[in-house]
Amino acid sequence: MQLGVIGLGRMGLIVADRLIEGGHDVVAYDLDEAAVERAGEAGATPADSIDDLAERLGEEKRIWLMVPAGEAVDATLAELDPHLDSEDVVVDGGNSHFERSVERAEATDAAYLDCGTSGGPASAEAGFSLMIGGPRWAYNELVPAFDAVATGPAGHDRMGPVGSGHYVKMVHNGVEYALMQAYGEGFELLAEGRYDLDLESVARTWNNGAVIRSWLLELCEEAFREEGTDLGDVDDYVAGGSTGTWTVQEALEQEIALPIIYQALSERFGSRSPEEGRFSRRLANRLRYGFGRHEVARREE
Ligand SMILES: NC(=O)C1=CN([C@@H]2O[C@H](COP(=O)(O)OP(=O)(O)OC[C@H]3O[C@@H](n4cnc5c(N)ncnc54)[C@H](O)[C@@H]3O)[C@@H](O)[C@H]2O)C=CC1
Ligand SMILES: O=C(CO)[C@H](O)[C@H](O)COP(=O)(O)O
Repeated sequence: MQLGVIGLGRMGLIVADRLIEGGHDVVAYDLDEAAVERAGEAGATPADSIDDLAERLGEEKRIWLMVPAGEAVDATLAELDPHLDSEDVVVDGGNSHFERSVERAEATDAAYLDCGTSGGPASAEAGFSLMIGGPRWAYNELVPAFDAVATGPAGHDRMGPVGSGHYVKMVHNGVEYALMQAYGEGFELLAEGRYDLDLESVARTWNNGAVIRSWLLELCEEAFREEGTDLGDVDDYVAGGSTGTWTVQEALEQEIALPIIYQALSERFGSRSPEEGRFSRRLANRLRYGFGRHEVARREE
């Protein structure tokens, strides 16, 4: 299948790579020329504008957006719009708010698939988990592409109508915040508590058969191995927060109690106050690099 990929950063380049490895033809575009060049080296056909990308795709366009959520998605869709009709399919693989995805689907002539993507850049080799919303025919049409970008056929599914893919991903991120907070608190007690422990060894032991083993716990093990058992100069500043905020806002609207996710979100905001030194926040800061390659805030010497 021929696909256009727009946005070739940490995630989009992996999408393009995996599509190419899966035998698909990729036409690639990014505002950043160096990113387009990297995609070209990986076997994609470089495009120098969105018009160029659309012309190279011909009839029945399949286009995967992997740009930052918000204005970049709207700007890209505005430029794509004159080229799109009801035979075309647009996938938004970023962390867009689900309500914005519903509005965008209504505003375009193309079939719109909102695709929550989990796994982060660290899952380049294994593939992603994809949570997809939108018209069934468009999902079915793109199954070979989803097979290639996900871990395989079991790594993606249609969640329901448009909006549901990003809704499920939003809740996923709320759970991610809570799990990071729980691991952070446990390791903080171990770090500050009564025994002198090697936390990499604790994480490795837990990862081998313990009830609480998980990929995030493997990333804790990696963080202690690479930074040291005291996390070295990793600061207690945790960035991000938008997807967790949306999860809590939705819970308030639906009158569903999510105390643990709310606490994890407020811990994250609390990390930005002048008070310093929480081990749990330092581990959360380092874990966001582990899965998302988000920059690690480090303490000044
Ligand atoms: N990094 C992660 O762990 C994950 C990120 N996501 C989501 O995937 C999306 C992309 O994230 P990343 O790849 O991490 O971001 P990134 O910042 O690494 O890459 C974004 C790319 O989009 C390009 N871009 C920005 N505006 C553009 C425009 N108008 N037209 C064409 N290209 C444009 C940038 O030049 C950049 O190369 C975001 O919505 C993010 O929230 C989803 C799951 C995991
Ligand atoms: O979606 C992701 C992981 O699943 C991204 O890494 C996202 O950036 C995480 O959310 P936040 O930036 O709020 O920490």
